[in-house]
Amino acid sequence: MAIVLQALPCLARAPLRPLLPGRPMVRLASGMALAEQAQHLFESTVGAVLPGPMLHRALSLDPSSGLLKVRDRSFQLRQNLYLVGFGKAVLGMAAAAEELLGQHLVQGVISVPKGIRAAMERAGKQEMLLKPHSRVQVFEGAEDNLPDRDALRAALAIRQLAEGLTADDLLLVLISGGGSALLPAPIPPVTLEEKQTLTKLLAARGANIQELNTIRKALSQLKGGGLAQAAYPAQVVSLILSDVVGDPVEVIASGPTVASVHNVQDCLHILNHYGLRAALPRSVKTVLARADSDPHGPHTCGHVLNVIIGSNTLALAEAQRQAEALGYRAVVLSAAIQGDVKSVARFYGLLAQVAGAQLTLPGTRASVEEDEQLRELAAELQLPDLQLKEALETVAGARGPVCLLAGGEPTVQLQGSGKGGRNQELALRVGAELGQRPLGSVDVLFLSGGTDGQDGPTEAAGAWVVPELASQAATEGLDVATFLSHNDSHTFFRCFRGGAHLLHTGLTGTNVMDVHFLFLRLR
Ligand SMILES: Nc1ncnc2c1ncn2[C@@H]1O[C@H](COP(=O)(O)OP(=O)(O)OP(=O)(O)O)[C@@H](O)[C@H]1O
Ligand SMILES: O=C(O)[C@H](O)CO
Repeated sequence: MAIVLQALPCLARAPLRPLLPGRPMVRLASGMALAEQAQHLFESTVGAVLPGPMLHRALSLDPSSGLLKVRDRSFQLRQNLYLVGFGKAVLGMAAAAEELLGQHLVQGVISVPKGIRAAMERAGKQEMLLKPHSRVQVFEGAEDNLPDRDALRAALAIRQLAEGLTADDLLLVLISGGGSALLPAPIPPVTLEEKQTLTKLLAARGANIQELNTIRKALSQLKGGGLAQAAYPAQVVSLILSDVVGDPVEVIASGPTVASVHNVQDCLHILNHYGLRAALPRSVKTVLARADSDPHGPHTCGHVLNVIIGSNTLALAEAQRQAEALGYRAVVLSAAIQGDVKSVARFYGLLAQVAGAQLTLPGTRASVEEDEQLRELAAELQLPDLQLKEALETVAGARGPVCLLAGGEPTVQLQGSGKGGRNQELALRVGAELGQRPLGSVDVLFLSGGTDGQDGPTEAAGAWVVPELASQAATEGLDVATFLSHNDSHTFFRCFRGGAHLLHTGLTGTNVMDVHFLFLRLR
């Protein structure tokens, strides 16, 4: 009830505004320029990881010989090239691929998010669109990142194309995050609805993407190497834009061109862990039991070349370069932020406090206690590539504004029926953390944004916060803790200051996980 009452005052507000240069400024307690810069950095970071340039870095064609080079491998083209693709970034990848391949491309089918072509047109991103007489057929589906009938139709068209290939053919597979939902082909008798319910339940209970996709693979005709097997004996080259920490090709979009190494026991273990084994539909039990006794074993993928063409690491490297151009000392902390969103938020709160103390008085510690808590939490979160020591040393020597950059994908265990996403929930939690910590005379701003432009089932990409957030919200009658208890971060940010803290880019046409920016500046 509290949520309903709190949401009322903002119902009459205007719809969210896109981030446009020159829009009216929002008055903030702690420096508008910082907020403007943070949003600018987010947008330009996303702009640096658009699919076309990343594809061009991996692929080249010698027009005279018809030799296609993929990194250090070459393939002879002679009217034998086909293309399929699925994922949030695949429209732009396909447009770039068709432009490069020209007449060599015989036919293609791609499965991309609902509304992406209209969004790219509206944004004037012509380079992300296929040309009018394209040989690539486009299916749009998987609204809100959930597999649906449209995506199923696309998956069947992709399977049909793959199955028609011969040993003389080459299949180029374009893969990016969101591909799992865009390529659903459940093994009968499992239905689309049953698969959708199971994946939704697993995600809501906090299953990570590795666990989720292990289950998806076991129930799918095309995931876990199934697509590569359908295309056999054609050669297969997969160009993959990674949206998973560590870039594991078998996990991204559930590895349709990578042999699955999981067995039924792994699936049962995951289903048990999330309390879902007892309630499994009969069809799922049937498919798992069948897989257990499958004499053919996992798909073999010796005819496949899988190549990662872009990732979160690339986005962070760009963000670092651009933050430095804006006058910040910038350090990349990690491209592998994972773990429960509450712990990740606490990590950033502690980091702001410890780094803020370093910035104010280099060489001092916030307090031995906070310092230790930060290190303990970092160890608990098990972030393999964390550069904490280096980051704090940089802050201590900075003598000016600092920007700490990270990327990854924390997980949210849904408890409420509110509307939100990973990034907005993280930002709101970090805002609450910052408000409770002594930060001295340091301006702090934290931003969390999904590079795909859509955070969970919301129309925002993420949000930014300052330490004053909770107290400012209270003056508008908004209680941060109540919104958080219902996972209602999006409703909060829509209400708070008329949505001014939301990142609102629209679908970006790329997808390399989330980015987190922590800005610190002496007042
Ligand atoms: N109300 C909510 N509050 C916070 N997080 C939510 C909420 N509803 C959904 N989520 C989270 O949003 C995530 C799904 O978001 P999204 O569709 O952006 O996924 P994604 O990981 O970006 O997709 P993909 O990896 O397939 O590209 C899930 O992790 C889910 O827990
Ligand atoms: O599609 C998926 O499975 C996720 O985005 C991870 O790649």
